[in-house]
Amino acid sequence: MKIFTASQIYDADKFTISKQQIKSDDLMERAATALFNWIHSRLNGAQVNIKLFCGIGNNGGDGIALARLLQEHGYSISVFVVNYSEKRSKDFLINLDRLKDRKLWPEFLDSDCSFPDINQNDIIVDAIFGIGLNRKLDDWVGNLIKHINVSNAFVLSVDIPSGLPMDSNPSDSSYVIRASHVLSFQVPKLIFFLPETGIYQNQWEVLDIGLDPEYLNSTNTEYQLIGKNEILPLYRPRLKFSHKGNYGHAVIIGGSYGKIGAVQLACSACLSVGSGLVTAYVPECGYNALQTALPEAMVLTDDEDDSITKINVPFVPSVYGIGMGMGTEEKTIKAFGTFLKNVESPLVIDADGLNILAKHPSLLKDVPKGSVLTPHPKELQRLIGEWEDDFDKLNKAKDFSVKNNCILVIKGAHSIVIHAEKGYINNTGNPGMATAGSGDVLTGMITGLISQGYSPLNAAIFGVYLHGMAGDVGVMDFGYEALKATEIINNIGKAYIELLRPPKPENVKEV
Ligand SMILES: NC(=O)C1=CN([C@@H]2O[C@H](COP(=O)(O)OP(=O)(O)OC[C@H]3O[C@@H](n4cnc5c(N)ncnc54)[C@H](OP(=O)(O)O)[C@@H]3O)[C@@H](O)[C@H]2O)[C@H](O)CC1
Ligand SMILES: [K+]
Repeated sequence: MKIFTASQIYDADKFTISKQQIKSDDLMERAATALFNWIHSRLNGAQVNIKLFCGIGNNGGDGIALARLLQEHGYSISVFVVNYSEKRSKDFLINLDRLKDRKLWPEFLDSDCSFPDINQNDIIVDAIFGIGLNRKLDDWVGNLIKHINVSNAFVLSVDIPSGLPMDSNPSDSSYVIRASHVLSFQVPKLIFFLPETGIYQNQWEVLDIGLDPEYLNSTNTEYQLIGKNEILPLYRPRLKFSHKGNYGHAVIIGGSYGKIGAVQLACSACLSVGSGLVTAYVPECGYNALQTALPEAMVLTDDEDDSITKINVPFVPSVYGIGMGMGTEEKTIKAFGTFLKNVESPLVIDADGLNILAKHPSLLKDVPKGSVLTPHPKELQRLIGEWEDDFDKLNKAKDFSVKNNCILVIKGAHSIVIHAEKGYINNTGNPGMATAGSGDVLTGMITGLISQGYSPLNAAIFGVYLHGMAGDVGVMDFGYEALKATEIINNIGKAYIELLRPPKPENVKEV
């Protein structure tokens, strides 16, 4: 699903209004009707108090139009206009008149008013600001938002949580609505997926308001949200008359004394994701452990017992995964540098491989083009430097990807695959996956996908998705806390099955 910027959304509005020959208040009516249907299908007329806080722009207009529809259906509502500016939008005013025609007079709030009481059993509709926020809030508006936030009432935000800008962090985090649920129009917003701005909402959902498909389909976006629809076309089915040689030979290099488990996890994930053959390259001390724990993998060892000192693989594999548990000893750094000078197969680089690159950036030029780097936030910072906020981080990551001709997987709650100017945002996974070895599993999976013939970019996007899905399936049996990296591996097969499961026909209930 494409993720549009605010200016693209405004363009989509204009395009839709002109192509479909509708008026802008018709579009607002669609938005309000979609909001109303969502609420009505859940409340079924329940007599709970709904308090609508509406700004004076189009987000406020949506709220005012929603108030009319709720009133027409007998809901108990109170409407407050947050009167933060004299510049009211045309469609806000049209809908305000329609409300007044029905003898419903909102209460106008300004800097001199005391705020209305909010009971924690009330439902709050937050339609104060939408995507048009462009400066710091006046303190009294910020204080109203604080007043709503401390009420513990259920807060339904219209389009986005009020007070949250679309392309930067809020200047004061206490002046942002903490939404229980966001009903966002037509497309998800980038701010839902970034660690610093995603915290303002508990859940989000997209409501279709019929923006014109021609605009939506033909417009390029920097970011895309990756779900099943985007992943299925990437899937490469296994052929009936194929053999293990068709699915590549991956080599996983890493480990040091006490950290052989990282390599075992990566190799096991690489096999489970479907690589034809997997060889581990580890220090001598890892030999027995690996041969015992993972009989399907072959093992090559370094001459040294405790760490990697030279990388000698006597064949050309389909792909290398390198770095997990490898350490950053001088001897290992030297071996890694020599390896990079000679290697031609694509690489998936993780953990200490990344730490070495960060400490010795001159090595970056030897990394084969199109390699995949999988940093967690700390490793990313070492690679690209400090960032001001998540938006700056993404821009720096894109620059790094362009400069070094590589793919970056920024790991997090919503991992983002960066390839040049584009970002692919993952939407599977859960907090149970924040556990030791989870990253080694991901590296093994991406390596195993490249081994089978997926392009490095597709392997990164597909691997991140499947890794999250395996965690989502695993969490059903283990819960968040007990989910270990091994359980993620054990559920890779079920993740594939889940991916390929045909959608359930609508209105059919499982018995
Ligand atoms: N296609 C869609 O998704 C549709 C969305 N709709 C809804 O429209 C809003 C966006 O509406 P807009 O009127 O552009 O913006 P807001 O309602 O968010 O803000 C209103 C104006 O407030 C001014 N502003 C901005 N920041 C501040 C501030 N800190 N303090 C005071 N005032 C501020 C600004 O105007 P200025 O001229 O003063 O700069 C804003 O324009 C979208 O989110 C949806 O809810 C449509 O209803 C249907 C199509
Ligand atoms: K809002």
